[in-house]
Amino acid sequence: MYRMAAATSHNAIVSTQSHRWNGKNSRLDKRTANVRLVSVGSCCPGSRKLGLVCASGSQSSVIDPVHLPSNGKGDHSPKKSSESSLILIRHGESMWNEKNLFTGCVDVPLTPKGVEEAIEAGKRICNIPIDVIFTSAMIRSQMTAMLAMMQHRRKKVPIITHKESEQAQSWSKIYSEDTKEQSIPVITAWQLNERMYGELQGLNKQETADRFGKEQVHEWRRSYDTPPPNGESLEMCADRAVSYFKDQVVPHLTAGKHVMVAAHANSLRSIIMHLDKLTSQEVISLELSTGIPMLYIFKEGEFIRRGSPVGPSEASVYAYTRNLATYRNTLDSMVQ
Ligand SMILES: O=C(O)[C@H](O)COP(=O)(O)O
Repeated sequence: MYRMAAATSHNAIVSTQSHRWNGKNSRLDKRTANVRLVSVGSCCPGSRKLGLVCASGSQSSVIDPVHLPSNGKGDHSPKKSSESSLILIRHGESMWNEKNLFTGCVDVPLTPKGVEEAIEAGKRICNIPIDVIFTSAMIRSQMTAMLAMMQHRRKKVPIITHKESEQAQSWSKIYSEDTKEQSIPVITAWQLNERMYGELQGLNKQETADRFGKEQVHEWRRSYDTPPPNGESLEMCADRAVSYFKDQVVPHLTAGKHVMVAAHANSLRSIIMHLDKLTSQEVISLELSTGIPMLYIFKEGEFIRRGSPVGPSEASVYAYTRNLATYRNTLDSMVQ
């Protein structure tokens, strides 16, 4: 069943001319948020091959139905489960996104709109457990993660870990087990940074297209293996970002930890390409909007795409998995 879910999600992601994770009512987001994905081959034979998604018809759910206890408070007894959640989020609008400049590895902060986007994203994931956070080394992804966590109902405090020297480690040590329990470690990694845009960094995107031609600039920005002048191609970016994801992030998921990764358009495009098994052709049309969280469930070694959480409403979070519904119930009972 889960294999089918992955295939279905993949089918959905390659189904439109331009695949945007924008949370603004795209068919994909709506469908995954409502957990009404179409089984491959269940309604339109050949749809996968053609890259089409059935608009309606015989839809089947890709997850087990969630049955809540009748008192609505949830069963709080800890259950051993190999299922964990993974949230990916591109940072909110940066000051260079606003100016339409190539940013890459230049460390630019968020705009007020970016701050709002991060807060809004936090509301959308406020009922989803998070045990560890990974961010890039750049301020825009770190701001986004921190602002989003301010909205989380569990109210744990995200704390950046400093492991660059023994002194940094010992000077930032927490001496209370209780306080540690109420904290979430934030691990920062340069490997999750935006792709290095080389000689395009700081240039205006429109002016660059006017000067070098739209096609050339599109190839630099979206192709898999063509690097911009003296910069990184998506393939080169994937080399570091996906390796880091496999080596450092996946072990937490395997251990049953719930993870959030706050990073950038292209480092995340390379990770999503890996998770959704996109080809180098398919990834060309993968677009990520700023500040939109994307949820995956990691179960039995597979990543199951769950779309973008729509908000803290009951229907949205209860639909994802039984474990997330139970977690939500625990949060509800904590505030009663
Ligand atoms: O680095 C940048 O300029 C943007 O964050 C991402 O750029 P892109 O939209 O060209 O991928």
